[in-house]
Amino acid sequence: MEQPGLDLFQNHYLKGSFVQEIYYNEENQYGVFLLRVMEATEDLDTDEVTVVGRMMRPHPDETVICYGEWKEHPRYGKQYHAEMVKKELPRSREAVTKYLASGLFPGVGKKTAEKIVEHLGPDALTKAADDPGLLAEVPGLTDARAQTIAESLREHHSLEQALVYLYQFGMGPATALKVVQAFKGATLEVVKNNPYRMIDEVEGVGFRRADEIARQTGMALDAPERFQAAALYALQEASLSHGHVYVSEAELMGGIEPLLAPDGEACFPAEKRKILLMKMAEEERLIEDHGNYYLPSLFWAEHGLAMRVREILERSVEPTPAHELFKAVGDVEEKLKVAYAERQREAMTTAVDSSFMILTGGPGTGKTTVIRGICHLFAHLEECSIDPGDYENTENPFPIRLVAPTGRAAKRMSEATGMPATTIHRLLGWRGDFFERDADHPIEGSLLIVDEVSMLDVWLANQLIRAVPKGMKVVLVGDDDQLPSVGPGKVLHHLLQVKEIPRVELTDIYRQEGGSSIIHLAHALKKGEVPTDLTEPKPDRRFFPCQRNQALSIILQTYRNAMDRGYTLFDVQVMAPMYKGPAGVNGINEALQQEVNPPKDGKREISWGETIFRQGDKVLQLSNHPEHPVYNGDMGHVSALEPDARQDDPVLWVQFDRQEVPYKRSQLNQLSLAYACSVHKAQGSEFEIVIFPLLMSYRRMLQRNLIYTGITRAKSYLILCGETDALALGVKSRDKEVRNSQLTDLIEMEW
Ligand SMILES: Nc1ncnc2c1ncn2[C@@H]1O[C@H](COP(=O)(O)OP(=O)(O)OP(=O)(O)O)[C@@H](O)[C@H]1O
Repeated sequence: MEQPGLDLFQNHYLKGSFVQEIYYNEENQYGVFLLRVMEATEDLDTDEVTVVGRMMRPHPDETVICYGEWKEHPRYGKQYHAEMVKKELPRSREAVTKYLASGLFPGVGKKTAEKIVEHLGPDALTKAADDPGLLAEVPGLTDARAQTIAESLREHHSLEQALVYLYQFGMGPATALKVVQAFKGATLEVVKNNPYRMIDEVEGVGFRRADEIARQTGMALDAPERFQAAALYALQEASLSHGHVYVSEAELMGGIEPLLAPDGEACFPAEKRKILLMKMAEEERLIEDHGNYYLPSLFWAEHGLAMRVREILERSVEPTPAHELFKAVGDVEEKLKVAYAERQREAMTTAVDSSFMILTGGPGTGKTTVIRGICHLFAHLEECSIDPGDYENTENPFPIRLVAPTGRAAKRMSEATGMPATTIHRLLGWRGDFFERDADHPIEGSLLIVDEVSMLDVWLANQLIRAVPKGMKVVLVGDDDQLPSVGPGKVLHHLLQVKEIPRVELTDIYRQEGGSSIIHLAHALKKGEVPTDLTEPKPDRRFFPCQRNQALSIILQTYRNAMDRGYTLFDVQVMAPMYKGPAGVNGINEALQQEVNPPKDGKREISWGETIFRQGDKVLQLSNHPEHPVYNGDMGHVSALEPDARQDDPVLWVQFDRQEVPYKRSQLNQLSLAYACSVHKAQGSEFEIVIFPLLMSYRRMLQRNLIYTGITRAKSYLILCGETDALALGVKSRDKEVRNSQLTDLIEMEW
């Protein structure tokens, strides 16, 4: 949340000098310091206080003014929470000497610092920053050294000035610090000349904030930069919030209009807009293609993906003689002790006889069983081993690559097939900002099977398919009725529109021999129907009708019942369509944490923003961890905590399935509590028991594929609670499912 600007804090402050750093995190500029107070707006009974907050890293003896308030910490007692910290340049001889010798200025030790102060007096800092030539007059300082000192002085000075400048626009300290971090010495110049650059480079600055600053710095309403920033912002919004790969000109204008209102029309008439868009296209800041507008990265990803799919489709595969295939399938059935149904056999034979195929089907239709069959059939026909042990200590790569977008889905695949499976990111050697595997360094093996393909966005799909080597067959597996990817595109859906791609759809339900009422409910909802027996208790599902204000207590009660029956935290998952509100993910997490893992003497905890992580808490990894193989959507529990750890030491450990991962304080933003999570975060996972509130207050988010995805996460028991109308409304709603993409046409066109 944006913090209020300088003026609001003026009436309460502490002024003093920092005497000791207790903790400082360079990444988010959060620090804890001991301050010797020189001046305060109230009487204090001590002259040394602990100050916490975000600030440019102070150094010993630096004079600062902290604006904020007192808070009582359960463990550390009374602390001053600074909303904003302003630095003052030191003024006394002694303080200036210490400042110069503090290590901030390369090559300046105590002796040199003393010489500078002796020569320029206590105003040495301002004098030298204004006129670097003066430093060169200090005896013993070479010109080069004088120059370096002046430059770092000016930089420190200008960062402080830049912060104060940003505060004037009502920008909160957290965002202001990020701006300064992004542009360093050039901050003032950027903000004055083109504040719109902040949108791309500073997280938390959107078009409106940048536009407000542009108004206050006197930038013209019809400045080209304004229109161009609005166009890029509208394009990003279209892809990140609505999943479009491109927008038509009319859609683009529709996105831009509210950003420029009310003076958009007057400042940017149609002709001028056209010229500005053309200029952006020339500069490759966006791509125009047949009247459609793309972000460049999306244009190249979609075209790259289409081209490679086309190329794989065109690879010829020698068909296996029918009798041989028939016998091989029989051998596999015997080996696996499964009598495959006709359609399942067709899926297996299509997979081994095609260069590219898609296998689809709803829950319980046997997709995983068929994946296992495909692997064995492939190995049988290719006469290769699929025993991982046979590949240990050899140069030969394992012939089959099984991958899924999430760690949990990969784990399920591995358990079901008895073969290694990994996340796509791991297979592609993701290194935080790039993938090691690409067209020049392809993955190894002869068959690639990708599960949960509905979760793949255009960027990741392109990255994966471009790393497929010549000769490798590709089988994509997924359920097109599930939620589409969080990122742009609807890859599985659009691939299914390509008539040439061989595909098999499984429709018969096998799970629990078709007796599962969860699966039947899922298949009914998929068709937009709400079964008449929805609220009747079933052996594997219940619907508790309730009002919004009763939902939370039903969730707590059912969760508690499940725990009492011996289910673990990881067997039971609450899912909600929204984060906010009393029955939103955040509220449910707080209440469940209190219910199943309350504070206790001796139980350690650590707070991070609004969240408290406590020993034993169930937690969710929110992004792919760059250092450890843990991925977005992985769940674990807090196994250890060291809240007093020094900077750069881990403060919290999470035990995931196979490993314990340490987190530094600065990495805690990768975690959230996981008693409840959004349906998107649960995609690709299954749980014994799912508790899913459905309320009219979620109306905006309720969509057929969201409800369908949520309830199909339940393996053994599904508990729905809320309003039946909300479910009925949700399954009728499919508006948000349309996503602009050219993928189908691009694959089908002649290359
Ligand atoms: N031909 C078959 N004969 C008997 N049982 C089968 C057959 N095919 C699948 N099954 C059984 O049906 C159940 C569901 O199969 P599977 O897990 O492969 O489906 P799925 O489509 O992957 O489902 P989900 O997506 O819900 O995990 C499993 O218990 C499996 O053993």
